[in-house]
Amino acid sequence: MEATSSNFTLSTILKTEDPYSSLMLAVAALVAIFCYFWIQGKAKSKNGPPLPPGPWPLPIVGNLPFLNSDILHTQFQALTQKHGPLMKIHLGSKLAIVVSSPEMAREVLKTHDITFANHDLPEVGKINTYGGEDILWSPYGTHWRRLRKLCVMKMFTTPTLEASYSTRREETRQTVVYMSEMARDGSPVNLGEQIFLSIFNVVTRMMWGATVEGEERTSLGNELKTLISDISDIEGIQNYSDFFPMVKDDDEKAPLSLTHVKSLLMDMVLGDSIVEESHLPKLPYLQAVMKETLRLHPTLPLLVPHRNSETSVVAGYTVPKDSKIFINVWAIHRDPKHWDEPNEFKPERFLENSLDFNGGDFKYLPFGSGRRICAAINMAERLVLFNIASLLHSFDWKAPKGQKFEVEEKFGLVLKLKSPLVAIPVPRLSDPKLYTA
Ligand code: HEM
Repeated sequence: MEATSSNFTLSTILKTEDPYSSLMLAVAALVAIFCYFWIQGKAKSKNGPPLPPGPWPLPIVGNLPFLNSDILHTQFQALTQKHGPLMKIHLGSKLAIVVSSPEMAREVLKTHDITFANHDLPEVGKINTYGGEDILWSPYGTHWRRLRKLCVMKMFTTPTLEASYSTRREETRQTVVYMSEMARDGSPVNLGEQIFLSIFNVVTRMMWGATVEGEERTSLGNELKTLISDISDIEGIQNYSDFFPMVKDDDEKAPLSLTHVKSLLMDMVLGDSIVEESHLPKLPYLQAVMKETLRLHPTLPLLVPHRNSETSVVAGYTVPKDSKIFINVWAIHRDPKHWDEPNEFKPERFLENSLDFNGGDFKYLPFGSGRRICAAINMAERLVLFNIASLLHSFDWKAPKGQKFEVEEKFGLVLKLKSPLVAIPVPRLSDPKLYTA
């Protein structure tokens, strides 16, 4: 009986044509919604400053229905224009804070560094990493410190990296050999896939080396020996300055044009050698290209989301304990207050400034900053530059017929190209021996 009577009451109200009842219903609904958010807001900023501003959430689902996971970084950037560089977003019941300026990033990653030093472990992370026991997902504390020390003091130190050069060299040579086989038939190559494979092989080989304690020294020693002998072999080939006087002498008998000299030098300097990692410091423009690429397209556009271990006040706003913190590096890297022509690809800007990958300047954070900064910056830099330098030196690249190169992005924890980079390699060195392992 009761159910019938309440159904009757509800349907009667909903169907009523009485304007006063409709108005009352609308007002009651508004009051209920207001109370819901007032109570929620009170609960979260109890005894403290307010929560950061942000878009108005729906009950239960929050802002989730309005977020597009394919373009989250750009969507956050657009919302920031309205709500400011410290913005709250409701992901269902979870509160997220989006940080979008160098000043706010400094507050979170430097001023309050220990509080914000956890990574926010998603459920899938727990499954993939035996419950979040790995370095990436371990909470800030003793276990994480132990793992981090292993990385920073053992695996990725300059001497270890120098010692394992032959591994990187072998893998890069394998990649060049593979590309030259593809070039023979004019076949296109998925560059992202191949570079990933090469880097993956290097990393796994290095990891294995680093865990075999007893044999580690011997194997690393052997590698170093190979490295030194490789370098001296190459230096023998590369001593191009010896050729300069000869050109001068010949000049008097049969004049050589500047183009002849240049092409001869190209053959001597570039054509008859391969790229070695020791050449990388002499390629400042390539370094600038890497920096500019990571500015416009940072690999982790929102870093790995952080989580604060206690409630704190940032820039006058309360950030409740266990919020998910997105540092929108993608937006920071395109902030017109800090970058001229921020959307233009201009590697030259990095020849003129002294920005590096170490996260000391909060307008440029491709590897993060502070305690959770990437543990392998040195190695990542070497791997990327060595691969790119080798592939550019060994081949010209052309687009498959009817295709264009595009840089449109697809958002994920790791930013990807929407369409893979596929290109046809065309060998550019005259000596076929330079395409062997
Ligand atoms: C261009 C290549 C790379 C970029 C741009 C990059 C960038 C990053 C970023 C942004 C973070 C998170 C920082 C934060 O959340 O605050 C990170 C963490 C990390 N990266 Fe890299 N990374 C690269 C390559 C590598 C490689 C090759 C390795 C190792 C083989 C590596 C190992 C790590 C580790 C272990 C962490 C977690 C550190 C921690 O939680 O304490 N990264 N990286």
